Amino acid sequence: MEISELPRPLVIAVDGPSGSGKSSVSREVARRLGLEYLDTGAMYRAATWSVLEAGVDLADQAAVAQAVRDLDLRMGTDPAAPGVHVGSTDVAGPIRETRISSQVSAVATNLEVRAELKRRQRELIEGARDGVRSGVVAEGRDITTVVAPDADVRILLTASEEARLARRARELHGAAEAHHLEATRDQVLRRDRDDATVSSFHVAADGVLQLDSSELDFEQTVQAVLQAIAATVGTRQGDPVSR
Ligand SMILES: Nc1ncnc2c1ncn2[C@@H]1O[C@H](COP(=O)(O)OP(=O)(O)OP(=O)(O)O)[C@@H](O)[C@H]1O
Ligand SMILES: Nc1ccn([C@H]2C[C@H](O)[C@@H](COP(=O)(O)O)O2)c(=O)n1
Repeated sequence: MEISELPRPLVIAVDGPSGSGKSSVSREVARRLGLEYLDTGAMYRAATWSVLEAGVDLADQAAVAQAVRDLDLRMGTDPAAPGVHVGSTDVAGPIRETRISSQVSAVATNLEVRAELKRRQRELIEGARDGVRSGVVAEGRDITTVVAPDADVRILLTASEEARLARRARELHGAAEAHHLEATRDQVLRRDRDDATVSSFHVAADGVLQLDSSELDFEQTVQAVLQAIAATVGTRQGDPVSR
């Protein structure tokens, strides 16, 4: 089945550990398929930014959860410009700062926060399914397992720790020498350990396709995801997958 022939609506769920490439690859796949794009990690980052701005103690789980329930969060789902706003503030840049990356897991492991953001994520996914683009690529840690287990295609995108550290180091520091890797270790490997206490994103659940991008470059990874989507949907439609 040709990529351009994929039936709609189409919901694609992509999970994976930090630095596996799920955000950048999912966004490019959404762009090429003409689908919406939902970065659920950005929602947790925006929640963390807002709670810190409000001076809420992250250890006060009840206060954090109430602040997130009250959160005025607007997610842009256009893969060409996926904005993130808290109230009238554009937080797309601030939520990527190391201070957020180093504290987001404290918010993301709050189960009441997860319940609230899962509810919003499901609303956004259903809205995209019924929207003009008739579908979405939603990525994060628990999309294939909790948020959208009935997605048309579910993919776990993984990569070796070495590859993930190097990618994040190049992204943040422009190089992947030993001291760059060491500076990145906390926000990649420690964060994964914390995040894995509330989500499973290292081993594919039943029905989830696992793709390892360790030896693939960015374009090869995008192509692998597109082919997996075509193969999955084509199989369901009974059509052979065209190369
Ligand atoms: N297959 C690949 N080969 C080389 N670089 C890649 C590959 N996939 C993604 N990248 C790059 O690695 C960096 C991290 O990618 P990305 O932010 O998409 O990862 P992520 O899994 O979403 O991480 P996090 O969950 O921490 O946000 C980016 O600079 C991206 O361009
Ligand atoms: N569905 C999700 C998405 C993200 N998180 C947590 C895990 C990360 O530490 C943090 C930021 O995500 P990223 O921008 O790195 O993809 O949010 C989660 O628990 N569930």
